Amino acid sequence: MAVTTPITTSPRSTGPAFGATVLGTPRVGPDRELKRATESYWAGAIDRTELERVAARLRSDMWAGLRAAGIDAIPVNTFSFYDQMLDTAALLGALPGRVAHIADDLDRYFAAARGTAQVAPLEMTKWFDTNYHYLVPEIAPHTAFRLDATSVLDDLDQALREGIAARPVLIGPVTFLALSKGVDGLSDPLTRLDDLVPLYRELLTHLHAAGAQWVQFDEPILVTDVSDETLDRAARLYRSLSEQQVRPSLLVATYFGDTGGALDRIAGAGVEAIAVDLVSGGLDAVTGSDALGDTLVVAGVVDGRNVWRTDLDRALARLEAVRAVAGSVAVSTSCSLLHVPYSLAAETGIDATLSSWLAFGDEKVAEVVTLATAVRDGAESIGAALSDSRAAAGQRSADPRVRNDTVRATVEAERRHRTRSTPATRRRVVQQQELGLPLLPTTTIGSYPQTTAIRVARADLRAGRIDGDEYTARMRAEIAEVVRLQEKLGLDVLVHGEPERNDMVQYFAEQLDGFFASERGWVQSYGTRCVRPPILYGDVARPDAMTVDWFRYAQSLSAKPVKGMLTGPVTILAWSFVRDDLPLADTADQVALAIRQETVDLEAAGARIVQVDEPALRELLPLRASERPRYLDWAVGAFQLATSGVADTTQIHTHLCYSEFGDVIGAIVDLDADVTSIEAARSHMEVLDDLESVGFDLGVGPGVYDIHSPRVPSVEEIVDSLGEALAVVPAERLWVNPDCGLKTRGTDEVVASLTNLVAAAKQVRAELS
Ligand SMILES: CN1c2c(nc(N)[nH]c2=O)NC[C@@H]1CNc1ccc(C(=O)N[C@@H](CCC(=O)N[C@@H](CCC(=O)N[C@@H](CCC(=O)O)C(=O)O)C(=O)O)C(=O)O)cc1
Ligand SMILES: N[C@@H](CCS)C(=O)O
Ligand SMILES: [Zn+2]
Repeated sequence: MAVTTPITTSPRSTGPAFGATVLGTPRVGPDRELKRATESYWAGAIDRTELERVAARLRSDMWAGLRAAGIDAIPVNTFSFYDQMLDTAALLGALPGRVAHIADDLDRYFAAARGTAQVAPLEMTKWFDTNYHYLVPEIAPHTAFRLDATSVLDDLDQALREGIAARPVLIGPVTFLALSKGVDGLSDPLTRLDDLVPLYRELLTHLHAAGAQWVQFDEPILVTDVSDETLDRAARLYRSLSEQQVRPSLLVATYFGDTGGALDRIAGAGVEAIAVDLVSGGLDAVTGSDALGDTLVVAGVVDGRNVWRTDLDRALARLEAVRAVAGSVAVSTSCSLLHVPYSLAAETGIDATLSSWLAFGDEKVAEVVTLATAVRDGAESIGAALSDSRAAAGQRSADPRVRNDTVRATVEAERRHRTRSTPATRRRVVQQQELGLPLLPTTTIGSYPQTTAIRVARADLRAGRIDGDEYTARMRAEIAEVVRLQEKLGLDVLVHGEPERNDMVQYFAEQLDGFFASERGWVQSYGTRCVRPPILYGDVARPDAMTVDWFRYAQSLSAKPVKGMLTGPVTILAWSFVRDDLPLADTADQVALAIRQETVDLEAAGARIVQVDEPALRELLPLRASERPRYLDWAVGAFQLATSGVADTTQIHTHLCYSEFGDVIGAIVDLDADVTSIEAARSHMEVLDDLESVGFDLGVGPGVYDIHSPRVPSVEEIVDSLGEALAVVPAERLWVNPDCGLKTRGTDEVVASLTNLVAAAKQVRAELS
C-alpha cells in the first residue's frame, strides 16, 4: 500500500496537513486481550502494572498498524479502560463524589463504572443510535471541575516516543455536558459549559507543550436536533478555544448524521478542521456551505459502523464535491472504528466471495489510504483498486444468495397480516381462561445465569471435544435445573433459561438464511462486554424451527406455562450489521416473517405464551425527530407482522429495556402485545405514568428490581415498588418481574432476589384480596 505524503494546502494554524486518517479505533484488542486482562485485574489475578502493560501494548500495536498502512494522522487517547465518557469525567474532575474516598485512581475509576458493595455505579446508556453504551456523568451545580490531564498526556507521550504523528482525541465539551445527567438540582448540565472553557484552554496548552500538533474534539451531539441556544454556546466555546494563541490545530469531529446548520457555525468559529460523516448524509450541508474556504474538511467517506466494502467510485465523487468547496480535504472513516471488528483476516469460516464484499477495521484503513492516494495523485493512480471495487459490487448484486424471490413473494403476500383479529381486552378474557393465573402473576424475562459450565460446553462443541448430542444433553440438564428452580421458587410463568443462546441475536442469525455469523468479529458493547454482530447480507428465510425443541423439552417438565422466547425483528436488525442494498423496512419484514413462523410453530408445540423481545426498539430511533414517524411505522409494523399469526388464546409478551421510553411510548401501545415487561426499577416506575397517560390498557410488568446490580432487593423494597405500580395500573393488568434477563448475574443472587420477588407478590396479593 502506498504511503501518503501531505496532499493539501496548509490550514490556518500550525498543524501539518494530512491526507488519510481515522476518527478512532477499537481498543478491546484483536483477541479481546483488554477484556481478559481487565477481568483478571478485577479478580485479583494480575496487578495494575500487568494491566497497564497489556494496555500499552495494544495501543502501540494499533498505532504501528495504522502507520504501516499509510495513515498520516493517527488518533491517540482513543484507548479506554472502560469508557470514553467516563474518561472525560475523570479528565475534568467530575467523577461522582461517592467514589472520592477510593485512594487508587484506577480503582476509583472502576468503582464509578461498576459500583462496589458500598457505592452505586454511574448509569449506563446507549451512545447515540449504536449498540455501544457509555457511562452517564453526573453534574451538579457545585461540581468543582478540575483538570487532571495525566492520562491524555501519558498516551500522547507514549505515542510521540514511538514516533507516531499523534492527534489526541477528546470528547468535546458540548457533547460531554449534553450527554451528562444533571443532579442535585441542576436541570441542564450545558448551563455549565462556560465553566469548562478554562480547563479545555489549559489542556490545549499542555497538549501543545507536549508536542501535539492537532487535537480532535468529538462533537456528535451536533448531528442531533440541538437548540439554537446550544449551537450559540458551541460556537462561542470553539471561538474561545481557537482564539488561544499557543495551541495545537483544532479538528471538530461530527458523526452519526447530518450536521445541518451546525457546520457553518463551527467552521465560522475559527477551528482549522471539521470532520463530517458523508456516509449517513451530510454532503448537501458541505457543498451548500460557503464557510469552508479556509477549512480542512475531514471527509468521512468510509463507513465506520457497518462492514460493507466501500464503493470507491461513489466515495471519490463525494471527495471531489468536498474539494470544490473546502480549503482542503482529508479522507477518513465516518466515525470511530470502535463499532466494527478489527480485521477480516481473523475470519476463517467465511467464503471468499462474501469476504470480497466486506471491510472490517483493517480493510477500512486500507480503503482510506487508497482514497487519499487518489485525492493526491488522481483516480488513475488507484486503477486496480477501482476495478476490484467495481467487480465486487457487481458480483454482490448478482449473487443468488442476496435475492430470494420466494421470500420476497411470501413477504408481499403476508405483509397485510399485521393485526390480531380480536381486540386486546377480549383476548385478555380468553387468555385468562386458558392460563388461570393468579392476580399479579410472577415471571422472569428469559435468561438465567450463563454459567461457566454453559460457555465451556459451547466452546467444547466448537472445538469438537463434544458432539451435538452431548451438547444437547448438557443444555437440557441446564433447562431442567432452571425449571426445577422456578417451580421451587413458586414463580407462576416459567422460562427455559436460554442456556443454548450465545447471544439473543446471534443465536437466531446462526439459524436464518441471509445472515453470516462471524467467529471472531467482536465489537465492544460496554466495559469489557463484547458482542459479535451478525452480518445480514441477503434475503432472510427460516429453513427450520429455531427454538421449538428447547421449548418443548422445558414445557414437558412442568404443568405451569413456559414462555416461548424469541427476539423481535427490530432488535435483530439493531444488533446486526445490516444491508445497504435494501431498505431497512423491507429487511425488517423479512425477519418478522421468520419470527412469525416461529411463533406459530411454538403455539403448535403447546406454547400458551410467546415472548418476543424488542429491547432495541428505542435504539434505532433516528437522531432527528423529523425521521422518527417513518421509523416507528415500519418498526411497529414488523413487530405486528411477527406476532399476529397466533390464536387469541395465545398470549403475546414483549420485553423492552436499555432505554428511556418517552419518545416511543405511543409505539409501545401500538405493538399491541398482551403483556409488556419493561425496565422501570431505576426510573421508579415513571414509565407507567407515561404509558397510562396515552391510554395503554394491556398487561404490564414494570421491572421491580434492577438486574444490572448484584444487590439483592429486599421484600419490602419490592412491595414498595408494587405499591407505586398499583397506584397507576389496576391489579388485573399488573405482572411482577425483574427489569431484564438474568444472564449476567450469579446463581446465588438470582435465587435470593427471586425468593424475595415471589414473597413480595404474595404479600401484595394477600393485601388486595
Ligand atoms: C442485552 N444486550 C445485548 C446487546 N447486543 C447483543 N447483541 N446482545 C445482547 O444481549 N446490546 C445491549 C445489551 C448489552 N449487554 C451485553 C451483556 C453481556 C454481554 C456479554 O456477556 N458478552 C460476552 C460474550 C457473549 C458470547 O457471545 N458468549 C459466547 C462465548 C464467547 C467466548 O468468549 N468464547 C470464548 C471461549 C469460551 C470461553 O472461554 O468462555 C472464546 O471465543 O474465546 C457463548 O456463550 O458461546 C462477553 O464475554 O463479552 C454482551 C452485551
Ligand atoms: N430474553 C432476554 C431479554 C434480554 S433484553 C433475556 O432474558 O436475556
Ligand atoms: Zn432486557
